[in-house]
Amino acid sequence: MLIIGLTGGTGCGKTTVVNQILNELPDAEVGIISQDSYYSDTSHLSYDERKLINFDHPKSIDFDLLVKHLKQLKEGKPIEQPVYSFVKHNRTGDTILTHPRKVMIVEGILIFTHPDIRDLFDIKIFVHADSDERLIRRLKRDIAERGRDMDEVLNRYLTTLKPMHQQFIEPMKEYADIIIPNNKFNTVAINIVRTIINEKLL
Ligand SMILES: Nc1ncnc2c1ncn2[C@@H]1O[C@H](COP(=O)(O)OP(=O)(O)O)[C@@H](O)[C@H]1O
Ligand SMILES: Nc1ccn([C@@H]2O[C@H](COP(=O)(O)O)[C@@H](O)[C@H]2O)c(=O)n1
Repeated sequence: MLIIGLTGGTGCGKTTVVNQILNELPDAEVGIISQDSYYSDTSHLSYDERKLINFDHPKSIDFDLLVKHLKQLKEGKPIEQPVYSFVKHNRTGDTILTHPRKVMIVEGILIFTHPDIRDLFDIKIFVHADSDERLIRRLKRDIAERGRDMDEVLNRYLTTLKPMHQQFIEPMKEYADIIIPNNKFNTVAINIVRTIINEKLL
């Protein structure tokens, strides 16, 4: 199994890049694990308490479960990937049965901060977009898709997102094998990654 770790700040285009890479690759051969599925279960908190969580700090992630699942997949065993709701700020209680594939892509803002997880990646990719570009994309997306308003996004950006990005995410470029510039759609980089994956699938 080839495990690719793909990180970068919020709004840099991780999900979009993964979908572009998957385009034209056989479904049965490539699987995706999203770090978002591994936000810790916070069912013991009220909605108002959950809203206050710093979701850009590594402590918000259940890394134990993510490590366990990645190891299970490597051993050829399926996992039950939790489903996360950005509207409820919590896991939904549902899971998606995820089978091991020849290539697994793991994507998320904080996945390179955990040394055990970093070690599991055969290829480490950092997607870069400038912070103003990322904030504009995040504003549009969170209002359209994640049940937020402008005040929520801007307040979260200033209080946690920006400082956590500088502290935990930007320094992870040091570990990257490939950095994809993604201020604009980057078809050349997507094709290069797809070629690497295709070689593995031969
Ligand atoms: N290169 C790009 N140029 C313009 N918009 C983009 C680009 N990549 C992604 N987007 C848009 O930005 C938003 C955030 O992208 P997404 O892939 O969800 O980022 P991430 O998963 O890193 O948070 C989405 O609405 C997406 O359509
Ligand atoms: N309940 C939550 C959980 C996370 N976030 C934000 O999501 C961002 C990470 O996801 P991307 O798809 O944007 O990479 C992260 O910056 C968290 O602030 C949230 O808003 N609510």
